[in-house]
Amino acid sequence: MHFWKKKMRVIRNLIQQSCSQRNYSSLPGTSFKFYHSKGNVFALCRIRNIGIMAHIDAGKTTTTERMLYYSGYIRTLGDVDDGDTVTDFMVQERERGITIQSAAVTFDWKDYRINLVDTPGHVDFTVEVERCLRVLDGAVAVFDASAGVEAQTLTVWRQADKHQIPRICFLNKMDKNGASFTYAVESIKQKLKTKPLLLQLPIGEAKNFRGLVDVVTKERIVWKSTSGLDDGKIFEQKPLLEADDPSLFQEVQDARNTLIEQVADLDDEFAELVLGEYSENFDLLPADKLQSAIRRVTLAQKAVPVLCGSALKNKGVQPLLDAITAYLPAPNERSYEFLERMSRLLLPFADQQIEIPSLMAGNIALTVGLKQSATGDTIVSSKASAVAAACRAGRDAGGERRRTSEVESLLLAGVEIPEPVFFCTIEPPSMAKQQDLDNALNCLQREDPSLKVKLDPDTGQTILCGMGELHIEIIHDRIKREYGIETYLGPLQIAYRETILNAAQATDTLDKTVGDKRHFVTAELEVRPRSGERVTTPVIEYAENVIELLPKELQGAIENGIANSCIQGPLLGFPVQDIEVTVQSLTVHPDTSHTMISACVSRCMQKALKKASIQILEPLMNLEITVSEDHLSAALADLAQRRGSIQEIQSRQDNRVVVAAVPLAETMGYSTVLRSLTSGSATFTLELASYQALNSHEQSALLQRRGLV
Ligand SMILES: Nc1nc2c(ncn2[C@@H]2O[C@H](COP(=O)(O)OP(=O)(O)OP(=O)(O)O)[C@@H](O)[C@H]2O)c(=O)[nH]1
Repeated sequence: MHFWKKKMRVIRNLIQQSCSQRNYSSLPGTSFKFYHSKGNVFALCRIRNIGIMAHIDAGKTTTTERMLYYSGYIRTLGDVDDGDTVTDFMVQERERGITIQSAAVTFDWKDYRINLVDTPGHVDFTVEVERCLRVLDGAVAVFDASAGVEAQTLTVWRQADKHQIPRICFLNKMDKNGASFTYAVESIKQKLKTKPLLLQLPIGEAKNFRGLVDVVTKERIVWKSTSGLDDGKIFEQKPLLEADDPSLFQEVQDARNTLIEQVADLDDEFAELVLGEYSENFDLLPADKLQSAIRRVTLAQKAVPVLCGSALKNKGVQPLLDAITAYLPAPNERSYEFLERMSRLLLPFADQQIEIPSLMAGNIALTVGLKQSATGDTIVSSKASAVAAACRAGRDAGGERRRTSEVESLLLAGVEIPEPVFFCTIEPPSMAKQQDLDNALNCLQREDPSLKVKLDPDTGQTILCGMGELHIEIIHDRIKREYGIETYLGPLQIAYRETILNAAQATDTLDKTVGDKRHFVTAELEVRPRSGERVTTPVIEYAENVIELLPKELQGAIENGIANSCIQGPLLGFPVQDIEVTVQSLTVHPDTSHTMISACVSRCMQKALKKASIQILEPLMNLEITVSEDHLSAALADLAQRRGSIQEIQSRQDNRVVVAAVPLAETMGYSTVLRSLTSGSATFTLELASYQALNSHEQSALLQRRGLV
C-alpha cells in the first residue's frame, strides 16, 4: 500500500465553483393524509429503517425532533426541556426529560422514506434498545461532542455490533462549552475500536460553531438566521475557496486525502480507481465515486462515517439526513429473506398510528391483538408459511426434521436480557385488585422482558425484579397511570446470589406408594465450588458406574431436580451459582415417575448445599462519574465510604471521569447524594460488572438484618 499512499499526497486545487442556497421548508406532506396518498409505494432501495442511539442526554430526542421539523412533518420545534417533543410522548418521559420507551416515527426526506426509532440512553432501559436494534437496518450514534464516548455508548455500540448494524456517528452539541471535534473523534477511535471516516469538519467550536465543511464535496455549509427566526431551515452551501479561509482550506484538503487513503485501504474497487484514473490528481476524483465507496465500507462495517452539528442550535441536521440516505443500507441490502402477512397493520408516528392495508417487506409497522407474543418473538402467519418462505428463499425443505430446522433458521435473533439486580414486593390496594395487577404486570412484562415478576413461595407476595431504581419507579408509575391501579412497593432490595465454599456429599431416599405404584429412589450427590468463569447453572457430571447403567430418559429428570434446587439457595433463597455436581449413585424402582426422581434429587441437593457452607455474593457495579475538578475530591471521599474501589481517573476536557467499582448495595439513592455534593454538576452511569463475595462481617450483618442469626 505504500506506493499509492505516497501518490495520495499529490494534491491539486481544482474546485468547481458554484453556489447554491437551499431551503428545505417546502417539502411536501404535513399530515397523515400524505401517508394515505403515498401509502408505502417507496421502492425498497429508498427505505431506511434507522435507530438513533447514544448515552443518556447526548441529544437523540432533540436531533429526531429537528429531523421531523426539516422534513416538514411538524410545524413547530419541540424541546426536551419543555417536555413537548414528539417521540418522548410518555408522561414519565416528558416529566423527566428522558427517553424510556423507543418511539417510532415515519417521515420522508427528499425521495426517501425514513422509519426512525429513538431509543433510550439510560442504562436501566438497555433491553429496550436491544429490542429495537434487532429490527433495524442502520443506526445513528449520537455523541455529546464535549464528552466523546461515554459508558452507555459502549453498551449500545456492542449491541449494534452483535446485530451487525452499519452506523453513522453524529457529534452533537458542537455549540457547547468544551466541545471538541478532535477529542470526540479520538475517543471513538480508542474506545469503540473502530475506524472513523471524517466526512465533515466543523467551522468553529463551542460558542463560535457556525457550520461545517463537507470533506467529500469540499463545500462549506453555514446556517443563516432569517428575519430573526433561527430554526436552521436556511443555510448556504458553496464550494470552499482558498481565499475564503486559507488554513481551513488546507485542513479540508488534508482531511479529504486522508479520507481517500482510508477508504482505498478498505475497498479494493476504490483503490483500483484511485490508483488508475486518478493517480495523478486526486482532486479530480468525483464526489459520487468517493461516496459510493464510503457507502460500501459503511455497509460492510469496516468503518464509520463521522458527522457533526448542534441539534439544539439547529445546525447540521439536514446533512445528517442526507448521510442517512447516502450511507446507511436499504432493507434489501440486509439479509431479511422473507415476508409474512399480518391481520391489522398500523404505521407508527410516535403515539399516533394510521391503519394501512398492506406493507412491503423492509418496512417497520405495528400490529395489534396478539395476545401470546412477547418482545423477542418472530411472528409468522403459520408454520407452513414459514416453511414456504424458506423454500422461496431457495432452500431445500426436505423431510419433516429438515423442515423444523428451516423454520428455526428463519427466526430473527432474540433479545439478550440482562439479569435484574433489584427487587421489591408490590401490593395492590385491596385483594379485589390483585387480578387487575396481575394482568397489568403480564402486559408490561411482555413488552419489557427485563422486568421479571415472581411469587414469593413463603409469603405469597408478588415480587418485581428490575434493572435499577429508576426502572422499578417507572413501572410503578405506569401501573398507576396506564392501568389505574395505585400499588404499594416494599423497600427496594438487592438481588444477591449464593454459592458454596466447600465440597460436600449427601444421600436421600424417597419411598412413596401412590395407588398401587411404589415410587422408590435413592440418590447420592457431591457438590463442589467451581472456580474460573462464572456459571449460573450447575455443571453436572455422572460417576462412571452411574452413567453406564443410566437410561437416557432419566437424565432429564435428574438434571431438572438439580436445577430446581439451585433456583432458591438454602441460606436466603437467592439463586445458587458457580457449582459443580457429581451424581455418585442412583437407585430407581422401575415404576418410579420422573417427578419423584426430580423431587428426590432436589431434596438431596438441598442437603448437600447446606453442608457445603453457603457464601452470599453481591452485585458489583461499574460506576463512571463525570465531575468537575472542583467537586472531584468530594465525590472521591464519598466513594470511599461506599466500599468503592477506584480504577482510573481520566481527564475529559474540563471534567474528570472517575471509573470505579462499587457494590450495588452502596448505590441506593446515589443520584440524590451526588447531586447535592456537586451542586448538580456531576453525572454518573452504573452497570452490572460481576458478583463478589461478601466478607464474613458483611454476611453476618445481612443475616442479622433478615433475622436469621
Ligand atoms: N448545548 C446543546 N445542548 C443540547 C443539544 N442537543 C440536545 N441538547 C440538550 O441536552 C439535553 C438532552 O437532550 P435529549 O435530546 O433529551 O437527549 P437524549 O439523548 O434524547 O436523552 P435520553 O433519551 O434521555 O437518553 C437537553 O437538555 C437538550 O436541550 C445541542 O446540540 N447542544
